[in-house]
Amino acid sequence: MGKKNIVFVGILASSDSLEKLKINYGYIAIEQGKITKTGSIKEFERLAESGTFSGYQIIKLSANQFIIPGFVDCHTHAPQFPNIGLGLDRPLLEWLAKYTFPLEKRYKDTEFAAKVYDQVVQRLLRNGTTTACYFGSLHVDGTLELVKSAIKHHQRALIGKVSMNKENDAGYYNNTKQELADVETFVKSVISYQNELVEPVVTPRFAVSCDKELMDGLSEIANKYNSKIQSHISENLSEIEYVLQTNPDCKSYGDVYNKSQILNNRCIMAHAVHLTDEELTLLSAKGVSVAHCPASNTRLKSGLCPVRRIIDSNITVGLGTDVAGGDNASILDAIRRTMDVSTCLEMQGRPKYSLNWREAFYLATLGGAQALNLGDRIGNFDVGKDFDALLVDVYAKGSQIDQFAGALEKTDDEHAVELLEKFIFLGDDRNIVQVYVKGNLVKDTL
Ligand SMILES: O=c1[nH]c(=O)c2nc[nH]c2[nH]1
Ligand SMILES: [Zn+2]
Repeated sequence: MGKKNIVFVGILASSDSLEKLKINYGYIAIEQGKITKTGSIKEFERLAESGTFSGYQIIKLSANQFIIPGFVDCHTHAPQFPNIGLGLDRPLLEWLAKYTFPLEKRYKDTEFAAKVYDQVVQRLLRNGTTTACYFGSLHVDGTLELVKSAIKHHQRALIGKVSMNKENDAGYYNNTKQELADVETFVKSVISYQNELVEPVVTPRFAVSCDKELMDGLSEIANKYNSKIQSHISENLSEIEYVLQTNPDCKSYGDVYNKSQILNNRCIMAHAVHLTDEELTLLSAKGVSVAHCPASNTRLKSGLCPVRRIIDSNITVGLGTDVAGGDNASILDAIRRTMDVSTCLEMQGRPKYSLNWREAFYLATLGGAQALNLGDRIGNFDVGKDFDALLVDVYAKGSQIDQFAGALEKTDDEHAVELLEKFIFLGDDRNIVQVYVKGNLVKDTL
């Protein structure tokens, strides 16, 4: 593991925007983890001849390999990973009470936490998730184990200690005063690590679990430390009904958060499945981002999130796996489910709601980076950004993707687009043969 100066030569693919996917044959040079130059193959040859890259490791990609930006998971629950694929037979509030809170309670045990989190971080890196925005559990020390794992394995991570102060059957909540003190301790501890890849996120679980006093206090802490803030909004109809019943002075779910000053351009809200036009206008005006989590929305039967409508409301959107409501920890899966859910909406009569693979790829990379306010640092291959990237081999050993001899002849450009397209629809972690975070090689099966 180390930050060598590297040049990759071959196919590079990244997004400039929702509409603009860039795929070209060329080179990308990385110094001290940052992208310093990119250009055509001809330019590479000229610079190489003049000695510009002496001392660099030069990696020439094969015809079936390419480089893409690392995936960004804008929303996942690290402590819920032992439940992945289990207990998806109940709607949200029952699922939380029956399966989720009892499991999360166990993270008081820091030894258990350390073991699970080390596996979670490594699993996500293997899947190509170079940046993850995590919910931890209620526990300061348990969640600090997640921070330590991210630092140890060089993952870029936004990590929140979950806040809850409303009573529940599992006894999984805190009193307000203690909770606010714990959150401040957590935020300060993460900052004290002075790690360039990891930052704390203030994390009120959702308005079902937090009262106004707690959310007001959390908003103050987020402002004091200029930290991000994450929560859930409008995922499930019973949840919305409960939130409106318990906050009779508020006209909408969004209004509950707005009254506690939680909505701002450092705020990431998961789900947003059932927002009204008025709430979409509010989130857009406040600069709130949305983490779209299609897997859990389907598994918990919460609803089909109209992601096109959210994007068209000028809200920045990234993708989330939302384990363990979501049953898959790969952003490739989130890309596919984004296409499927949006296509179902279109087939149900919402014109133009379907997102194609290029758009979903943007949400998984640059869109996610922008949703986490990291768009100036990661998400594509602009010079000056950190090199968070995946080296993909479409026909890697053991891959699901078969190569068919004698298939139609393609131009180089057609071949490059089709490689990415095949990977998006059929690929998995076996195709991701190298993973880099800020120039650090964190997975290598090349
Ligand atoms: O999908 C979800 N997973 C959770 O853990 C959660 N908590 C509140 N709301 C939630 N939704
Ligand atoms: Zn969630």
